Amino acid sequence: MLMMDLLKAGMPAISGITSLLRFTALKNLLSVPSMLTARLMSSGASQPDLLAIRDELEKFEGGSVDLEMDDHSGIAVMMLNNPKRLNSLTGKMMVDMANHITALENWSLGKGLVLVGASGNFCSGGDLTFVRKALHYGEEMAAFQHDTLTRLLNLPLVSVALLQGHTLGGGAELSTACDFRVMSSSARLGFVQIRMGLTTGWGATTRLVRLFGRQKALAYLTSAKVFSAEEAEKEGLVDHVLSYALQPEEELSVCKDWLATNYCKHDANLTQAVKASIVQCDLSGDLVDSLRNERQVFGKFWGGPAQKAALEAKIKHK
Ligand SMILES: CC[C@@H](C(=O)O)C(=O)SCCNC(=O)CCNC(=O)[C@H](O)C(C)(C)COP(=O)(O)OP(=O)(O)OC[C@H]1O[C@@H](n2cnc3c(N)ncnc32)[C@H](O)[C@@H]1OP(=O)(O)O
Repeated sequence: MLMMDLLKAGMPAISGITSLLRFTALKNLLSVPSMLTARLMSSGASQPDLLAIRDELEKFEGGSVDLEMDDHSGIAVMMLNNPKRLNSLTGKMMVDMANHITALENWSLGKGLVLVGASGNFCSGGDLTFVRKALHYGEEMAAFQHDTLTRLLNLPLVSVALLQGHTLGGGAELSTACDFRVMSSSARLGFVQIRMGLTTGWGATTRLVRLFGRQKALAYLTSAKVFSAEEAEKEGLVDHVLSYALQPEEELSVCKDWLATNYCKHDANLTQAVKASIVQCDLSGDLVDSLRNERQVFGKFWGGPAQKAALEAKIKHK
C-alpha cells in the first residue's frame, strides 16, 4: 500500500518534512497478506485469520503506538505509548504497530527506524490488564504478533531498539525483532516469561536461537535473568550502551545519531537494497515452522495454572 492510499484511508495531513502518523482504525491496512502469511498459505498450514484477530485485539483498548517518519533524514521513530503501565502492550497497541509497519514497508525515502518507549521505559511486556482479559486468546494473539514482528524484522530499513528503564517479557521479545539494540546505562533487560508461567508468545525463542545460538537462548529463557546494561553488553545482547547519564529525550537523539552515522549514511535505495538482500538470504521455511511450533507450545501454557498463579502473585521482576 502506498502513502497515497494511507492518506485516503484517513491519516492526518502531513506537514513539513515530518510525517506524524497517529491513527487508530485503518482497517484496510492489513488486507495485503504479509510475507509470513503468504508462506503459511503456501506451506499448506492452516492460515491464521489475521483480520479477524486484529478486530478482536482492537477491542482491548489503552495506550497507542505512534510513528514519526522524517523524510529528510530517512529515520523514523516508532514510540510505544502507555507510560503509566511502563509501555506494556494492549491489543490496540499491537494493532497500531501492525498498521505502522505497513506504512514503513512502503516508505521509499526511509533508511532507519528507532523503536522506543515513552517517558524513559522501553516496554514491560504484555499489559497485564489485557493479559488477564485475553486468557482465552493466546495462540491467536501470538499469531498476530509473529506476523507483525516478522514484518518488523524484515523491513527494508535498519532498525534499532532503544532500551531504557524496563525491557521485560514481551518487551525483551520486541527488542529481538530489531536489527540492533542500544541500551541506556541504567536500564534492565530480561526474558522473564518463565516466571510468568509462560513460554515466549511473540517469537523470541526463534529469534534468540538465530541471533545468539541455542545455548544462550536456553540460558536466557530458563534463568529469567534480568540483565544490567553492563551484563547485557558483555553477553552481546546489546550492541551499544549509552555511556553517560542523559535525559530520555537526549538518549533518543543520541540513539538516532548512532543509527544515522553508522548505518544510514548512504543512499536510501542502496540501504534498502542491502537490507532486502539480507532478508532474502535469511528467509527459509524453518522460520515459519519454528514460529508455528513456538506458538503451539505457548498456547499450551497461556491461561494455564502456572500463568494464573503468576498473575495472582503480582510478581515484580527486579
Ligand atoms: C503477553 C506477553 C508476555 C510474554 O509473552 O512475554 C508478557 O510480557 S507477560 C508480562 C511480563 N511483564 C511483567 O510481568 C512486568 C511486571 N511488573 C514488574 O515487574 C514491575 O512493575 C517492574 C517492571 C519491575 C517495575 O517496578 P517498579 O519500578 O517498582 O514500578 P511499578 O511496579 O510500581 O510499576 C509502575 C506501574 O506500571 C504498572 N505495570 C508495570 N508493568 C506492567 C505490565 N506489564 N502490565 C500492566 N501494568 C504494568 C504497575 O502495575 C504500576 O502501576 P500502578 O500499580 O497502577 O502504579
